[in-house]
Amino acid sequence: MAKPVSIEVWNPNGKYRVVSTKPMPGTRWINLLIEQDCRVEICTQKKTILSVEDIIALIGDKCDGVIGQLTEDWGETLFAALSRAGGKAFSNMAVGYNNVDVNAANKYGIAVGNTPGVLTETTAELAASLSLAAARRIVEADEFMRAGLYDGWLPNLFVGNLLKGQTVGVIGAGRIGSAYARMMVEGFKMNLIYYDLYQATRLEKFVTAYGQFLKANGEQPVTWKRASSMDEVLREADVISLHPVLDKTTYHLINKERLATMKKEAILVNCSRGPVIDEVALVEHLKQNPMFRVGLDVFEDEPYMKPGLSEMKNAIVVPHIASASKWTREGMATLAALNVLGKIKGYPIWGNPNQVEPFLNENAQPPAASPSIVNSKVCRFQGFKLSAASPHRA
Ligand SMILES: NC(=O)c1ccc[n+]([C@@H]2O[C@H](COP(=O)([O-])OP(=O)(O)OC[C@H]3O[C@@H](n4cnc5c(N)ncnc54)[C@H](O)[C@@H]3O)[C@@H](O)[C@H]2O)c1
Ligand SMILES: O=C(O)[C@H](O)CO
Repeated sequence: MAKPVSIEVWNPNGKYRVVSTKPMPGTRWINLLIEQDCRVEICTQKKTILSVEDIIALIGDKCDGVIGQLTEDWGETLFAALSRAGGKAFSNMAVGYNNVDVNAANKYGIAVGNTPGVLTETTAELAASLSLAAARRIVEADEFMRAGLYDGWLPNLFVGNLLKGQTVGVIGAGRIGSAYARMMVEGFKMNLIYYDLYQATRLEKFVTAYGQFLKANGEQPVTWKRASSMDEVLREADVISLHPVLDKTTYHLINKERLATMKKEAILVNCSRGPVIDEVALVEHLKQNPMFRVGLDVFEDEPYMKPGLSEMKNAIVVPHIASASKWTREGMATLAALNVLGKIKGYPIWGNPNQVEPFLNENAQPPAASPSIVNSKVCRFQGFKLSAASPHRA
């Protein structure tokens, strides 16, 4: 069994043992745990992706809760090990939890936490950045400049797409998809078409009100449309950004056939999860359609890219950094730690995981609650909800 070698220990005499599989930004999350009598162990091993065996060794014989990462495979084996060690809670330091087998956690009565809300705007901003970078060919132009190829202004040099007046398509208009849509509509005066299983009422109201404002000021109003199918979005939009959860319904949502229905000069952005796109089909499409551009934060087999992708000039690729702002990453660490702490202490679950701000206020004690537990209906919790549960519409 692989044994992690390097551990940092905080508050060695703490009553509850909480393990974090990675060092996480900031110290507030550590302090909050220590103040509540936790011994905090942080794995500092120089290995980016820990194996199941590594994590079993970290859990050891006695462990009350674990904070883990989206790169880890939290299934039957790990939840059984955590349960044997007396564990009650696991939290991903991520909003997405497709790496977690929630049914296995339910079987062992282990609460599963995630970190919604705190990364909404940060992730949407990266999606907007990729959209802009692809539209205006910023990465290609930067490489050209650094290669010393610029020898003067030319009418045809790196001509790209104007976003104003074009249509932005959003697939998955939840928290992040809606935040991205607002940025593109308000920032670039784009019209919106979106597809989601649910109606994004607040988003629709926002676009309507902004359109009225523009019209009142003598400008062309922006418009919105809720598409009845994803294919409608793919056919009509000039820039399409993917923001659904990854599950069976969204695996390879973008495949060869669907790519073929998109405009030849469309821009596709993915800041959700890599497997939402069939990456092999995408590489082929990029080769056949040089004016089609993509901005990718996530990949089908991270950390790898499918063959050919890195050579494509019409692809911008960044290493899963969409949530990487200091405030957000520190907030994610705090929410993950409080999810685990809340379950250990028997606190209730916060009623509305879309409103996690009270947990993020550095100048006040956080509420005595777990901010976001995804299997709360199944796991038994003591106490009652602090605020009325509300649907997770953005
Ligand atoms: N790249 C990154 O670093 C990064 C950062 C944050 C989140 N994410 C990913 O983004 C996802 C979305 O996060 P969120 O906070 O907006 O979640 P959310 O739950 O608010 O939004 C997801 C939306 O997807 C919709 N959806 C589900 N299945 C669908 C389908 N088949 N077709 C269309 N829409 C569908 C849901 O109805 C929901 O509105 C996360 O699950 C995560 O995987 C990635
Ligand atoms: O799901 C998430 O939270 C991201 O992928 C990492 O921030």
